[in-house]
Amino acid sequence: MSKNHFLAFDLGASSGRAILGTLANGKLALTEVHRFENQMQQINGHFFWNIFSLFSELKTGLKKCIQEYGVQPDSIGVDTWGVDFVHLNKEGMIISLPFAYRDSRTDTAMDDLFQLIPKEEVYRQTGIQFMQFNSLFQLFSMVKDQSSLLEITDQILFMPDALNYLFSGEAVTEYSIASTSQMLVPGKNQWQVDLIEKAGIPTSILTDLVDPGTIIGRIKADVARETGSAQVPVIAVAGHDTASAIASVPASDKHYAYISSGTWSLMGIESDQPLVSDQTLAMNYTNEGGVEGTTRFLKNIMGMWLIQECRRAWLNEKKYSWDEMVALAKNAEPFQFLVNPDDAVFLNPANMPDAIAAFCEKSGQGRPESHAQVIRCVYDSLALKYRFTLEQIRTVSALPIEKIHIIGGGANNRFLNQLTADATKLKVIAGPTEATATGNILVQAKAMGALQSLADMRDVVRHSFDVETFLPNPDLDWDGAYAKYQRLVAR
Ligand SMILES: Nc1ncnc2c1ncn2[C@@H]1O[C@H](COP(=O)(O)OP(=O)(O)OP(=O)(O)O)[C@@H](O)[C@H]1O
Ligand SMILES: C[C@H](O)[C@H](O)[C@@H](O)C(=O)CO
Repeated sequence: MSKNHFLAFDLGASSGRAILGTLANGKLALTEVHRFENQMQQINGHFFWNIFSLFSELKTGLKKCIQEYGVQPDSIGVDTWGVDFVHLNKEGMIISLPFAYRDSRTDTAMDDLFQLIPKEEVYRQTGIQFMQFNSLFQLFSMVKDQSSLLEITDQILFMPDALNYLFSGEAVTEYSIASTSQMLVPGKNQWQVDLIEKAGIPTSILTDLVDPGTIIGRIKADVARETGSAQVPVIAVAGHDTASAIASVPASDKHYAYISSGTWSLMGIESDQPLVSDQTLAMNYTNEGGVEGTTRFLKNIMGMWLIQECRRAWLNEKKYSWDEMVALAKNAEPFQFLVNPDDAVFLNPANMPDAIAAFCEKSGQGRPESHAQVIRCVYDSLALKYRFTLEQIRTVSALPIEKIHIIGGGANNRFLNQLTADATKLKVIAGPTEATATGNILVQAKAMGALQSLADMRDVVRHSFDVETFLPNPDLDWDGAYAKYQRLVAR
């Protein structure tokens, strides 16, 4: 019997879901069987993810798929955000909640490591954008602090690999998620052993690397009993959510940039090989590993995190829907306030609207007072950042970029899609919004023999989902605002 039901578990930093994909006649239908909130937990002054409750939500998703939707999936796969990992002891037990990447324990870790290994050397050996929370820096901070947790760690597993392990009992490391660690050779599924050793990180804690689309095992008997599931294959999909998302860009040619828009905005191009040079180092761009050996040359942009955190800060006054926030922004004056969304002050501030207002004040723009002004400031700034990023990419790649594909939950934001088209003067194609789960499902389909290639996967996406096109308005002039934005970034 043909295999055509695939269950994707897609965990984002703000929400998680179990999505059932049914593939028939070259078309994919998605059914959301379970959705739940996800949030960092603050304990004893540190931020963690609750891996145990996340696993419990995934099991609920599997149970609901079988009991409420009457479908035994043919396989399952997990994707999550990047860089974070769990610790296993020598008995194979998870011995701590995993730290969340916004935790302040790595505030000085980059400079600390650069005293040991020059920054240029680290970039040349990894090709990854410097962000203080990359797993390399998380682990180095533990080495430096002589962490007792690290001392009793037998193995580490990145978040999707850890959840695969809880489902299957198999401990392996998948390529795309490992590439976010800044511990791989650029463009290769290979640990950068020399760098890892120089950083004092024990290489014995690293597990074997596998390619995206590897069947790593089967659902364990106890999990099968608990959920009513058969012991179906557990597939290491492209475990990094961005890799899964980009695998489902509905493009028929290569002349595009993408923005994977969720908690983060990941903006870049797909490349056959990594782009690692003095210039990409100066611009601080990343080369993450993708499906079928592709490289995602991109910039991590702080993205909707700023909006999510404003919404959270205002909860006591009003619980805004995303649509209400967009409606407020539409009626606010454009370009009155701008920020650099990637300024370090926005990584994890106690109060996001205050941090935005303080940035505006400090840069001589006055202080946004209303919610509408703050939200408008974020959307305008993101659109300008997208233009800035596009211009940077064009300086290092000869790829003719004729359009931008926006995928992920943020593609629902029609207002920002239009701002992006206007700011970049390019056509924007929005959708699919469940791009990550779609990529996860299609990698499972390929692993199970239902599809042959990445090109096949993208054909399926094009035939299965509607997209919306936004054309730049030729009468709008963004150049003045862009000049103001460039001055802010250069500060
Ligand atoms: N109707 C809408 N209007 C405007 N913005 C929207 C709408 N729906 C979703 N968004 C935006 O999309 C974001 C959620 O995207 P998504 O669900 O892909 O994120 P996530 O999976 O939790 O995060 P991650 O990027 O970590 O995977 C929200 O923060 C919100 O800003
Ligand atoms: C740390 C971020 O989550 C990561 O770099 C980003 O690529 C991501 O995974 C967005 O979901």
